[in-house]
Amino acid sequence: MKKQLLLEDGSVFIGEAFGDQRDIVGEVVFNTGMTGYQEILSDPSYCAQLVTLTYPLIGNYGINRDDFESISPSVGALIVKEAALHPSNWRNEETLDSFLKAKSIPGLSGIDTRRLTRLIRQHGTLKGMICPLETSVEDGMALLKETPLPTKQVREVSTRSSYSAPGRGDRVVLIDYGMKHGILRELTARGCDVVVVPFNATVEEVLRLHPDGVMLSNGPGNPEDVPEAVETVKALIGKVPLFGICLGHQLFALAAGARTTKMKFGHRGSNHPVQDLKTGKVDITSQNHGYTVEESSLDGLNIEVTHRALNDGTIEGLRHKHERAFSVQYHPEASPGPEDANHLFETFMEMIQTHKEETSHVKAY
Ligand SMILES: NC(=O)CC[C@H](N)C(=O)O
Repeated sequence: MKKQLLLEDGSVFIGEAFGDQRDIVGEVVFNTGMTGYQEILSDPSYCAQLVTLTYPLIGNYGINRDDFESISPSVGALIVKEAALHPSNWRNEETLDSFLKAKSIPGLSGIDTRRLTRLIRQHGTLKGMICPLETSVEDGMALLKETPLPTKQVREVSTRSSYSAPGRGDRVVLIDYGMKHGILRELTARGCDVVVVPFNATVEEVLRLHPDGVMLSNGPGNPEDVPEAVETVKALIGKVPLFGICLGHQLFALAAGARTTKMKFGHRGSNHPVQDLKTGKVDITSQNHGYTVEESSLDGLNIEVTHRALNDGTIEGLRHKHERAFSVQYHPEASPGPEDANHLFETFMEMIQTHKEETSHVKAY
């Protein structure tokens, strides 16, 4: 069935509906990765967003058992140039279309995704709606105007109750704001004894688990929409080593007194160069964010910039000047994308060891 994508600037794109057939309103964002559509679709940070992929053929290696980043995808919709009908790969289990149907995610194919992406780059991220051809542009615009974008996505995607991924190593409490499985995968691969807790866990609840370190996960939406999380992070700084990723990085910045702002069209892709300001070394990174820490808000605070995006100079990493806490705006867990930044998990593990040695009351003779 033919359907249209209406944008708030009045643009119309006509395509073929696939996957789930319902209509949907959301923020339209683009990702430039050439592969990784399964991880993108299942990354909870895309909750409620209409995601377009700039690579023109999507679904060609199908959907497999292994590449999920969450159990229940929460992305709003998928917009592509061409959706492959006959995937071919040794891991392929089903087509993109059947997966989107099973998970109630609307898809739209046959779209000039290059034109769409250029529009978003010019105007900034746009609100859009996938709806029947019969909807007039006027009615569509009115509906778009009166439909607010969601603000409670973290609540929607975070775990409702705590659970553990047991290990014999360091106890890491992972606060789940919409965690990608990749973060858990990296911690368990290092033998960590992980306890995943909900986004609104209090500092008392976290400390009662006697963590050796605390990880702040990625997650969807505006970091300012989760003030309760900021309070917890604020209270954790200085008590236990902290490592924040993406939304976790933004919450760490807010907790330290900084501000965040919405970017024009964000960073979403698998080849974003980021420079470590201390070593000068550049990592090619996986990214997915629409907000950023405001440079001017850092004056006089106890945090400093450690990493910067080479494409636009925005802040990509922060560290506390006196306490054991650091964060990055990009994804060291990759999935999808390059693993250049994976060493940051080692940095976290080393930070935990140093902290344990310094705070241990038991002396080894
Ligand atoms: N991947 C993430 O954690 C994204 C963080 C935040 N939702 C943003 O868009 O900036």
